[in-house]
Amino acid sequence: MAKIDFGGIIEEVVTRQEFTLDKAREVLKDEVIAVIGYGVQGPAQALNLRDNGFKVIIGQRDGGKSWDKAIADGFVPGETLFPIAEAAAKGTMIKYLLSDAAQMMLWPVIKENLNEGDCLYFSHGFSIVYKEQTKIVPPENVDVILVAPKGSGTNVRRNFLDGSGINSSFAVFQDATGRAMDRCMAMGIAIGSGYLFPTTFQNEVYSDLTGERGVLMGCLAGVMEAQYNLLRKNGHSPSEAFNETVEELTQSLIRLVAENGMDWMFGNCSTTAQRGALDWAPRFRDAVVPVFDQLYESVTSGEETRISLESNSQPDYAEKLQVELDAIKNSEMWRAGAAVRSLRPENQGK
Ligand SMILES: NC(=O)C1=CN([C@@H]2O[C@H](COP(=O)(O)OP(=O)(O)OC[C@H]3O[C@@H](n4cnc5c(N)ncnc54)[C@H](O)[C@@H]3O)[C@@H](O)[C@H]2O)C=CC1
Ligand SMILES: CC(=O)[C@](C)(O)C(=O)O
Ligand SMILES: [Mg+2]
Ligand SMILES: [Mg+2]
Repeated sequence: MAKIDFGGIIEEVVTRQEFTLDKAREVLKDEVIAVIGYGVQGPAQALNLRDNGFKVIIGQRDGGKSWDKAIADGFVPGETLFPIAEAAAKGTMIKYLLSDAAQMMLWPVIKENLNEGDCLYFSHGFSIVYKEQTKIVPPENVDVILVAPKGSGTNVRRNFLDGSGINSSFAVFQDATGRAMDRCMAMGIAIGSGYLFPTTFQNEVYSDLTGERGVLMGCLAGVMEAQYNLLRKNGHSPSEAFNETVEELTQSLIRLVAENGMDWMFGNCSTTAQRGALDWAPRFRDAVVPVFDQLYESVTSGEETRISLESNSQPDYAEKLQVELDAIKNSEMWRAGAAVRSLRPENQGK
């Protein structure tokens, strides 16, 4: 593994140069890879694996949108697309990519179709770490591994196709065969990860549940809404409020952060902006520290898991989530956003 200095701390990571795709193909050459679940991560990982020459079958409850999506992507019922139990029985590497709530609900089906020496694969530490709630305790005769892409499945696929890839964390929870780590690193490269950084199931799920409720999704949406509402309350137009809150960030400034860090983005803004941002950043940081402390406690205590399992186990969970997403979409802020996006030169005339 490559030793990398991350801000003064040396960590070991796996790169494509040292764990090549050919090495991954050698490690996985006798595996039948069964992707269970064809929602967001399932398609991305399955298509990337297939494009990389691996034998992939899909397990999905038949008749729904995801089943049809798998057929549209070229998986053939009875040949490479099966009901969940059949795919799990055929597979030697079972990629458990149902929703986290569904993993809990379908675990008896998966467990009864695991064979000695199989490998049970997760892309989130959720099911294993919160076993008191999920009741997911794998048999001792199988490997249990994690490869968690740090990005949406949509970008796992898009970035694979453009050659960039998404970084993934990886971990081994149980090594029954003595080959779990090799299987884990090989699968991480095989699904198209940019590079792999080591973690544990617990650290992955604690950080991931925090990140998606925090800066990556929940906190981001909340601070954007707060600033938009402030500007509108003080007489700024919807277009001015949205451009100053979202469009300039996504089309300019966050891209500079991605390119070369926060100081680079600051340094490419006015000195007026730099002074102000440097003065206010600590105030915003200190204001949210108590909220982040509450969030992390709610994650580690299992309360976030309880809330998620309770809501996402309901038969109508998808419809209820869609109602809340539609409320965002239909808000003035995001209707203004749709208009702003439509005015982008690349969207003119569409
Ligand atoms: N969405 C993402 O981009 C990421 C997801 N992950 C992890 O990957 C795994 C899969 O996540 P997603 O693809 O987002 O899952 P998802 O929420 O899209 O669901 C995947 C599949 O589960 C099926 N499903 C849902 N409820 C079911 C039920 N009661 N019975 C049978 N099938 C059911 C859905 O039809 C869907 O095809 C999870 O562990 C998640 O935490 C990790 C990183 C990013
Ligand atoms: C895309 C991702 O990494 C998330 C936000 O953790 C998720 O979808 O669970
Ligand atoms: Mg994540
Ligand atoms: Mg997540």
